[in-house]
Amino acid sequence: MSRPTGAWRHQPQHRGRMWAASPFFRRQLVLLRSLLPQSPPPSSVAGCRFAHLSSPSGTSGSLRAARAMAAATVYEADAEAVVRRITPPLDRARHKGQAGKIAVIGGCREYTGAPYFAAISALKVGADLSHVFCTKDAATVIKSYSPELIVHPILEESYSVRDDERASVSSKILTEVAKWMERFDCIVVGPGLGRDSFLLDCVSNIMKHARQANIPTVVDGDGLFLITNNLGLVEGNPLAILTPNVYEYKRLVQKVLNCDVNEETASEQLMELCHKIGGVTIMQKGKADVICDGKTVTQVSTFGSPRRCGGQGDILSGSVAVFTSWAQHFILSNEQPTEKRVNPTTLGCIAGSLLLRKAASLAFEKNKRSTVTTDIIEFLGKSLEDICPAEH
Ligand SMILES: NC(=O)C1=CN([C@@H]2O[C@H](COP(=O)(O)OP(=O)(O)OC[C@H]3O[C@@H](n4cnc5c(N)ncnc54)[C@H](O)[C@@H]3O)[C@@H](O)[C@H]2O)[C@@H](O)CC1
Ligand SMILES: Nc1ncnc2c1ncn2[C@@H]1O[C@H](COP(=O)(O)OP(=O)(O)OP(=O)(O)O)[C@@H](O)[C@H]1O
Ligand SMILES: [Mg+2]
Repeated sequence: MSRPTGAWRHQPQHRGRMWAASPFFRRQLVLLRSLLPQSPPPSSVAGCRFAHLSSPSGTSGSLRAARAMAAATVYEADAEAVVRRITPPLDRARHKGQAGKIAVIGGCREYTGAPYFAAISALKVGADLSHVFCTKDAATVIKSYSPELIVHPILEESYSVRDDERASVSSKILTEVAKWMERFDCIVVGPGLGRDSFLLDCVSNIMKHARQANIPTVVDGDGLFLITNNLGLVEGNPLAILTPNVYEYKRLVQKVLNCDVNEETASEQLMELCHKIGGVTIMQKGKADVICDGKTVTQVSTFGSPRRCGGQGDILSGSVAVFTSWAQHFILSNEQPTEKRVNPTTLGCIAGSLLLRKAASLAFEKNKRSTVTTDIIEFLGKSLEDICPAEH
């Protein structure tokens, strides 16, 4: 297996003044290098407007300023190096479950494809077990797509629950999910969840439980609708990963920052959003997937495919879940001092983004205009194999 040549490369097109002497910047470099020792330092870092940025209370002015300046520069991740580094070897001594147990909370009457795409992608990337918690209506359909998935038909929508039963049904749902929660390495909340108010209340309880249990949580699709209207569910949670598409991002910015998306100051705005929500990692999906954890802004811009068929975000959420759990294990087992650790959430986003893009590219090469999401899923395995061969 070839060794990584560096995890983060500097994007030269960014403007501004040098601030490489900043202690915060130096600390960031140490963080990045500690993960991938051969990583060359960025040649320059640009600063720009930051006075308007807010940050969690207690943050000193200089740290706030340094963070804001860091936001001005977007680093292109050496995503292949990240994938190689965090993907665990296929060790014959391992038993079932050690490569990851993922759960997707989603699937209702309208949407059965999205939770399936997310859950099956988690398996195809390399997780050992993939669960789906969905409504009864969706469960049989999802099971029929694949016998590989473990499907729990436990969620309920308002139409199927009488008003006087709500409290007891809600607590039963939480008890049922809680039984499983500790086993999961990461959960994905939202693909195909729908927007029924009772169902979303139940999912809020599940998210609170996951947070107490320190389970990394990818929030996507209707999960983003839920948290945009209830930010407390993710505020200050370093294990929360938000993966908004262009519309979901717009709604988040409007709600949290009370303004519109500004392309001119995109990275500063993303950093500001992270700080306002506090501690979370955000991957803003688009032409490039831009990832911010409140400290650094990195992007993955490897070209994928010109097809924009629905469901690619679902593949991404399932893949990010697996890579985040792998990154967590990688970081913990490499015994780095806490202050030197790079966020597993950031690494998970970088790796998930690259893999989806590679798979989309291969699928498009084969299927051209008829490329659909299932075609892309078929290429997840080859994409990972090309970067990180199973036998080495
Ligand atoms: N096969 C499936 O079952 C799929 C289900 N999906 C699920 O569908 C649900 C809804 O997700 P969507 O991404 O469709 O979200 P939205 O319901 O927010 O958006 C629906 C569509 O409306 C348009 N739109 C939304 N806001 C807009 C705005 N401000 N300006 C202009 N156009 C706007 C966009 O074309 C968008 O794709 C989620 O649960 C998602 O996971 C998707 O993941 C796609 C695949
Ligand atoms: N303009 C673009 N150019 C190239 N790739 C893109 C573009 N927009 C999105 N993508 C790719 O598609 C992935 C999913 O992003 P997208 O915006 O389609 O998510 P989504 O709307 O949540 O998807 P879903 O239909 O699953 O809900 C991104 O991670 C990126 O790889
Ligand atoms: Mg989506």
